[in-house]
Amino acid sequence: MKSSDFYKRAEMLMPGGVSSPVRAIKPYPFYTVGAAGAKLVTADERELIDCCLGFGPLILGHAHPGVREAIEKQLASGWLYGTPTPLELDLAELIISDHPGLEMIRFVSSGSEATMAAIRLARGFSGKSDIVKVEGGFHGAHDAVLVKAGSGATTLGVPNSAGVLPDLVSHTRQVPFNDPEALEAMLAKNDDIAAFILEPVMGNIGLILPDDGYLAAVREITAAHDVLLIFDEVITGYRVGVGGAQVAYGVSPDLSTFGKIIGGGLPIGAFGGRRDIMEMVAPSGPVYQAGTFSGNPASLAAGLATIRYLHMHRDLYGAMEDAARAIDEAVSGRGSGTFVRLGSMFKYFFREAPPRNYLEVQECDTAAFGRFWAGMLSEGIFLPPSQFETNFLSTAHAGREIEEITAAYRKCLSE
Ligand SMILES: N[C@H](C=O)CCC(=O)O
Repeated sequence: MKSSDFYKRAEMLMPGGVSSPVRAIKPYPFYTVGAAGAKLVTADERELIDCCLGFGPLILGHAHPGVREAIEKQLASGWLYGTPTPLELDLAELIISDHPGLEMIRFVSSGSEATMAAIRLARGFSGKSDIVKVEGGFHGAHDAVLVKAGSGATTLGVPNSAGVLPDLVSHTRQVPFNDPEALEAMLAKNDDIAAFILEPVMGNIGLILPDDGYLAAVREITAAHDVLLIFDEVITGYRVGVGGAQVAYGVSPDLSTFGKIIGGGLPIGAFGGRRDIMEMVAPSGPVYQAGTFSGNPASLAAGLATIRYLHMHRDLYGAMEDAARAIDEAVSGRGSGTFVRLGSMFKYFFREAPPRNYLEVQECDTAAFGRFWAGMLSEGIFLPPSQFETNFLSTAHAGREIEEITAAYRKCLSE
């Protein structure tokens, strides 16, 4: 069976034929039947270099032997207990020790769950109702944050989802990224704001870097107004380095959310932060949060193996950054757009200058992106299928893969 045959079946079974909207590649998505290292194998017997990497979690590449061994070892002892496990202590200690300012953590099953709980916690702790998010920021698919949401929501033209009650989202306010004055003005005129939530590096709307001093300014402004600062590090956690963006930029939030890499490619999420805030979470406190699969042993084992490996091979961050720089240099001067990168994250925008916020990223030529993306796929490179997602490299992307990616970029941008 080929991808087109699978898709015919899928269309009848699932909305848009997919399990998550951003996968709905036109005219039909390719179906993956296997993966190893930097490559995916499709049902159409193609090998593709993967720069999507499950939308970020697979920093060590597909089927990494150390991670696989850890998962297999865990599976042999069972994969769901409904009780605490020693594994969660090991992962909690590791994540806490890597993030100054993080004193307690709670594991959940996805990044969406993590941000949903962090927002509820901020409201419960502060007794205030509203939250502020960044326009185009994506914090998962729950009601409070599906307004001007990036990722698939913007890609598919539904940044404000139907079905989300206007009453509820009237408590979600928005400011542009990289605009500390707008945040200051927002917090100055509203005294009912519990938290400001943002991705310190925007990774769900392409890749938008914080201006110099922006995150420090945000820290200062939120503290001055007694508003909690939540860093959504679901993408950046262990991606921009051990300790994520908060260590890279030297700014400590009150609460952080994690997902993706901390589960080594299996479903996971976590939120954590200051002890006095976290102690408000049930059963220590009155903010309820729960989940059958929270702290799933297989995910914890995969996450631990991944993070321990990254600890032992910190030089790999430099190697991935060098690889992204090589692509950047090769692309330079080709096409009319602009290349943005940070560590192992990179993006080519079909816009002359790097976008600094949601408004600017929407000026990109998405039709040109679509042609470019299809060209890259025919060259054997799988990029996330949206101008509004970030590309990733893994430690498995070696010289040969980088050469192929660069050659494909050069060709497709020239065309
Ligand atoms: N950008 C999203 C998550 O980070 C992409 C994943 C999805 O929507 O399926």
